[in-house]
Amino acid sequence: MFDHITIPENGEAISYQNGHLVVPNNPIIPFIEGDGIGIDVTPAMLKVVNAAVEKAYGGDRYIAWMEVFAGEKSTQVYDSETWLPEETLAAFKQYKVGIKGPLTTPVGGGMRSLNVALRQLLDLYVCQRPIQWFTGVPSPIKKPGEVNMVIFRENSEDVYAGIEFEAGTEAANKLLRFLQDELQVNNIRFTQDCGLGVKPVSKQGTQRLVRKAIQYAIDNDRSSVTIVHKGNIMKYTEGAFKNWAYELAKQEFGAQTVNGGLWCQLTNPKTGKEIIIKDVIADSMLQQTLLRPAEYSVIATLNLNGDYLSDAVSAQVGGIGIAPGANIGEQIAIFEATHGTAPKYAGLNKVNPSSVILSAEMMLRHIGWFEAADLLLSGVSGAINAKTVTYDFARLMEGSTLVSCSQFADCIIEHMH
Ligand SMILES: NC(=O)C1=CN([C@@H]2O[C@H](COP(=O)(O)OP(=O)(O)OC[C@H]3O[C@@H](n4cnc5c(N)ncnc54)[C@H](OP(=O)(O)O)[C@@H]3O)[C@@H](O)[C@H]2O)C=CC1
Ligand SMILES: O=C(O)CCC(=O)C(=O)O
Ligand SMILES: [Mg+2]
Repeated sequence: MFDHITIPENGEAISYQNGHLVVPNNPIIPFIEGDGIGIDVTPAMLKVVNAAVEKAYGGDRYIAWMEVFAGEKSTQVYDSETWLPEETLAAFKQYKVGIKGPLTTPVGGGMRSLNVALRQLLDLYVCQRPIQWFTGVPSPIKKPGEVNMVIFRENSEDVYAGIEFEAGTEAANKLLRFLQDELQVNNIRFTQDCGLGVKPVSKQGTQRLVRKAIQYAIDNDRSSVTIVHKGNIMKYTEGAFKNWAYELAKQEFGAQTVNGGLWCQLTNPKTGKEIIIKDVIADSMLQQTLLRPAEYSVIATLNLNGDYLSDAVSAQVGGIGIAPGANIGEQIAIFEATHGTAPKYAGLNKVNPSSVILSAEMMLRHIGWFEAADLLLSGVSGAINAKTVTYDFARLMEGSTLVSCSQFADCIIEHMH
């Protein structure tokens, strides 16, 4: 059925029925190894997940991994022009749950991001990035234990949609003329060499993201949802995001305005506790998360803000080497590391594999394999507590033992209890 993807004979497809995933004991899970350090972290992740599943279910359950291709490896397996084969997209559509390593995006020219393309083509509109501190991880802040945020980043709109026109091209000039002649825009400073980007933000796109963020707060007994935006400057995109978010909280979740202001609160139907819905302007939020992290729990924000914020907050809990993520749509989810391909470390068996391993932990919970997910978490905590860590933690952790990427995976497995 596929040209270059081998379907494992010992596995069955996950399906989606009546609004729920139906997961067999031997699910086929597609994975993309990834460029750069993908070659280091992805095998480490596969080994750790297999060990956790084996330990949790003693052979009654296992994952039938199925490699699918994107990025540089795809150009070797298919042909030099094929970066994201149709059959890779078809596999994610068919098998519903997947995981990926990082993929390279050249700066300033060449192809657009394959990572963003996957999210857009499969409409994985939620980018969920939980950021939590593991005891013992070196941090630049005094109380990293106060950092416990889950970022819901809108994943399909904003400047990330890639509607851009290069300076000097016919398209850019045409759009400039339209802006000036038809819309009377007269504050573009250097029209002769001006690139243009369009930032689409819709009510539908905003509200489907915010709905997931509020529902997450309800399901996980979280105290607040903070809408992060730059609406003072970008009124009809980021400002509208804020307004549509509050509107949704009130209309769909029955939130009531508090203190006569914009903020509102709703009663969690599962716990009876109050959940505050508030908003903070994006630049201020970057200092808030450093100075008062305990006041922030669930965060709902636009695509670019979420990209910046997730790396910045990750730095407080040890860096992007340990921060996991997931791209989630109505039926399909692809779990992925927060970091990129870190090319200078590629193939050195050096980097921290925790980001993609903890992304796999999210994936195990997503398919309902909680016992394996818990084992995986205990393994990561145990390895860090034993101070057997990769270079990124070792350089900040006194008395630690430096281990390689693959050795760290083995340490995680040793500490799974
Ligand atoms: N989702 C994805 O696939 C993403 C892809 N990218 C792409 O990756 C490429 C490189 O991007 P770049 O901006 O350099 O960002 P990277 O995330 O690849 O690397 C930046 C730095 O972060 C640290 N780092 C990253 N991963 C790890 C890890 N696993 N363990 C320890 N430290 C880590 C390293 O810091 P130090 O030097 O201090 O050791 C590294 O130099 C670009 O093409 C970019 O577009 C970027 C982000 C996400
Ligand atoms: O796709 C890319 O190259 C970068 C994406 C990114 O930084 C992210 O999703 O966090
Ligand atoms: Mg990023």
